Amino acid sequence: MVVKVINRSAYELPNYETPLAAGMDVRADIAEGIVLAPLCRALVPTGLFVELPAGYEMQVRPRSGLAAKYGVTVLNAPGTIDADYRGEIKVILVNLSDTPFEIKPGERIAQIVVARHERVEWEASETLSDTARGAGGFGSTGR
Ligand SMILES: O=c1ccn([C@H]2C[C@H](O)[C@@H](COP(=O)(O)OP(=O)(O)OP(=O)(O)O)O2)c(=O)[nH]1
Ligand SMILES: [Mg+2]
Repeated sequence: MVVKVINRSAYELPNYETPLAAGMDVRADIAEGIVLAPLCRALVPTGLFVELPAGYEMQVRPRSGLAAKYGVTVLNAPGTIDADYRGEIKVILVNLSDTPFEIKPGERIAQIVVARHERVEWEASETLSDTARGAGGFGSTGR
C-alpha cells in the first residue's frame, strides 16, 4: 500500500527494519535533547505528515526496548492518527521510571503501525442478544 508523506524532519523516512515487521520506528525531530524527569511527559515532533487512505488509521505505539530498559513509553498508547489528519505526527512520551531520561535528537522513540478500521452506524435498541458471558467481565472468569 502506498501512503503519501511529507518529510520535514532532518532524517530519512521511517522504514521496516525487518522483512515482516509490522511497525516502522519514528525518530524525534528535535534540535536538542529533551530531558524527561520521572513521571514527566513531552510532546515530541517527528517532522512527518501523512495522508492515509479512507478506512485506515495509523497507530503510534511504544518501543519495547525503551519501556523495558528505561520505563519510557507512549502515554496515550496506541495513539491514533486519523485518515483526515494533516498535521505533524507527534509522540507523547512519558518517563515512568525513577530516573531522568534524555530523548536525543534523531532517537527512535516509537513505532507506527497502519491498520484498517471499520466505521459503524448505530442500530439503537432496548435489548441485546443473550450470551454465556452476559454482563460478566473485569475478572468474572477468575484470576
Ligand atoms: O499520538 C498521537 C495522537 C494523535 N495525533 C494527532 C493525529 C490525530 O488524528 C489527532 C487527534 O488525535 P486524538 O483524536 O487522539 O486527540 P483528541 O484529544 O481527541 O484531539 P481532537 O479533538 O483534535 O480529535 O492528533 C498525533 O499526532 N499523535
Ligand atoms: Mg479526537
